[in-house]
Order: sequence, then C-alpha cells, then structure tokens
Amino acid sequence: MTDRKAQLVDELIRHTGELARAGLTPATSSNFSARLDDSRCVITVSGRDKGRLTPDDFMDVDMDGKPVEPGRVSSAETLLHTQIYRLRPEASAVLHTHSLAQTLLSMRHERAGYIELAGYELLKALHGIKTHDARVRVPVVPNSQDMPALCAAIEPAFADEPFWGYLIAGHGLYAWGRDLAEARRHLDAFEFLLTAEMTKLGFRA
Ligand SMILES: CSCCC(=O)C(=O)COP(=O)(O)O
Ligand SMILES: [Zn+2]
Repeated sequence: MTDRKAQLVDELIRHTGELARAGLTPATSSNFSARLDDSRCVITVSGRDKGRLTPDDFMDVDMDGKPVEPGRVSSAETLLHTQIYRLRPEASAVLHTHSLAQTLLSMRHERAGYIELAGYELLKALHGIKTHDARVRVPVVPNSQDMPALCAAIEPAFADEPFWGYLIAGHGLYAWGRDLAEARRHLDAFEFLLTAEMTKLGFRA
C-alpha cells in the first residue's frame, strides 16, 4: 500500500468510527470511499461492521466499480460512489450513512423529489454557500436494489448547479467533498439540517 493510500484509509477509519459511535451506521449499513487517482478509488468491503474497520476492510475498484484485484466484494453500492467520481471530477471522498433523520425525512419527501433547506446558518458549511439566506435543494430519489437504475434516477440532478449530497428514500444520505475533511463537514451539516427539519415537522429522533 502506498503511503498516501495508507493515510487515506487511516483517515476513513477514523471518520467511520466517529460516525458509527454517533449512530449513523447501524447494523453494518453505510459505505465509504476516497479517490486514489482518475481511474481508481478505495472503498469499503461489503457487509463489514463500519464501527470496527481495519485496513483489510478496504479494497480498490476502478471507476466502473470493478475490483482492481479480484476475489473480494466491494460495497453493494459501489456504483453510486464511482458515479459521483465520474460526474464530479472535484470529488475526492464519498460518505454514505443511514441516520434516522436521513431515513425518515427522505421517505416523507420522496414524492416531491427534494427537500428544501432554507434560512439556516449551518447552510454555510456547504461549499459555495455564503449566507444563511439561501435555499438548498437536496435531491431525493426512490430506493432500489438495482444500482444501475438508482444511478439513472439520480443522474439528471448532476446536470444542475453544484450540490454536495442527495438522499435515497427510506435509505440514507450520500455526501461528498473536494477532500475527506470537506466530505465529512458536508455530511455533518446535512445531518444537522435534516434533524432540524425533522424536529420542525414534529418527528422525534
Ligand atoms: C444492512 S445495510 C443494507 C445495505 C446498505 O444500504 C449499505 O449501506 C451497506 O452495504 P455494503 O454492501 O456497503 O456493506
Ligand atoms: Zn446504504
């Protein structure tokens, strides 16, 4: 393993541990990746407990989601990661979690196709947002076990202005950033903002 890859994997393990302890990765759910170069990323192996990852729980895949070394199975949602890397060349890390707020609010907004977040100071944690007086639409797509279908459902959103995350209804959040620290900041901001919206609507976590 190169020094850079080992450092990325160490940082991913630190973030996944923190997210697991915060209750965002229940029951082996969630998956995490970082871009290695234009043609490969490192991603979690499918089905592992995301609160107890070691370097052996990561593997390389190409940008079509194919394992670089055959023999291990990457995340069932690998294609959603590689789609983001292909369509957003600036993305360097992709984080996917399954919190209660992400799960419940996405179900509630599935028919609308988006959740609008407005008026929150914390919107400024999203790259490019300079004021609380902004409206950010988080796309919501229906869940599916068919990953190419899920990729096709979210693909039109990538034609719009920059955005840093989307929801899969009843499932969870995908968030990314220009580096791993920014991806984590975006994920934390979405989680806070979705929890605020959930509380406003009278849901209880
Ligand atoms: C038990 S979680 C169901 C699958 C899922 O949504 C997920 O995020 C984890 O899948 P993976 O293959 O990446 O472990
Ligand atoms: Zn998932």
